[in-house]
Amino acid sequence: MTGVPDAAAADARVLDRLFAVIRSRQGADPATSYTAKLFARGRPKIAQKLGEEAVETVIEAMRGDKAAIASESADLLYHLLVLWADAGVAPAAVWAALAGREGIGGLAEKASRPTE
Ligand SMILES: N=c1c2ncn([C@@H]3O[C@H](COP(=O)(O)OP(=O)(O)OP(=O)(O)O)[C@@H](O)[C@H]3O)c2ncn1[C@@H]1O[C@H](COP(=O)(O)O)[C@@H](O)[C@H]1O
Repeated sequence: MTGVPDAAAADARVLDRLFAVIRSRQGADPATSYTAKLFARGRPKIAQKLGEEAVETVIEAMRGDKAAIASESADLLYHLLVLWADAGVAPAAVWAALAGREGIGGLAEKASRPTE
């Protein structure tokens, strides 16, 4: 999916709006909605699509095409949100996890993990 209607006005709040639309598609007619079709096909299909979009994002990253990276990243985020909805995970839980890590360096966090 390509195109940003008003890129200057767009911000990360689009993720919450998108999640609301995705939730509204749960139980909807798969013939009229790609999202409803994904839900109908189940979590294995949703997970497969997420993996494919991740690989496509990586491929574009290696090519270095910024517009293509942005487009594939949008596909990736959309499918990630579908997975969250299917798994019953609210975006707020992810935002909280990220907020809880603010100010904690990745190396320090890794060092604080219990050793296996
Ligand atoms: N953001 C997206 C979005 N990003 C990607 N896609 C779809 O994801 C699919 C990915 O393309 P692929 O070729 O990989 O998949 P495919 O071949 O169609 O599927 P498979 O055969 O692999 O199962 C395309 O059909 C895209 O249109 C999206 N579909 C929907 N949305 C959003 O979800 C909203 C609701 O969509 P519907 O549920 O379709 O009404 C839309 O208004 C958008 O805001």
